[in-house]
Amino acid sequence: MDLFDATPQSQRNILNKDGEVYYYGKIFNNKEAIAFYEELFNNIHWKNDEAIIFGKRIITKRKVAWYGDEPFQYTYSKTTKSALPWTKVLLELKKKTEEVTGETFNSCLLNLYHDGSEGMAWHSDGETALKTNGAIGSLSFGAVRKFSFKHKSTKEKIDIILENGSLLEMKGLTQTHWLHRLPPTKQTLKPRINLTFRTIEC
Ligand SMILES: O=C(O)CCC(=O)C(=O)O
Ligand SMILES: [Fe+2]
Repeated sequence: MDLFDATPQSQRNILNKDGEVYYYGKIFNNKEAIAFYEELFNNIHWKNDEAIIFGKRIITKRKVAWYGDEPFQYTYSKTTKSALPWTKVLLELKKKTEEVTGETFNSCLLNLYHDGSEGMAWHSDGETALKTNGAIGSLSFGAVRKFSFKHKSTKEKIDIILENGSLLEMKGLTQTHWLHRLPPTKQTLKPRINLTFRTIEC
């Protein structure tokens, strides 16, 4: 895919089948995006993520945080987290994400990648507590990074560039049929913050 295909205007589905992914481009200008980045970097309750992989407990370099309407318990990679109450800024970002996507969300998982050596491996966001086929709104602040989708059966790959202040939406059958990842890269030295707004069903 040509990088120029990934610029704003497109509200076209970037998947050719079995799901829907919309890239809205930069929904905040540079000044706003930098202000949100700094605010989140300094004031979110960041913690190193824990995961159990092949029975071994590992601590990731990437930091995470989890916020929501209620202290939802959220389990992934066999570890359980409890959601913190929304901050003013997170509510503002949630509202904006809801306005642009036309969806509603009750929780948010945040990731802080310190540089290009940190990423996220292939996965889909299909945890049992998540609303089935519910939309996920993903905001990016800081370093520009590549994001990739891979079809679970055809192995077809689609790449997109996530800009500072941009919004990506995944919905429909995306999580059922596609994996996604944030590939590590030697080129990025600066941090990136990602927020994924989600709907948890109790
Ligand atoms: O960092 C990103 O853009 C995506 C993170 C992600 O896929 C997740 O938190 O499930
Ligand atoms: Fe994900």
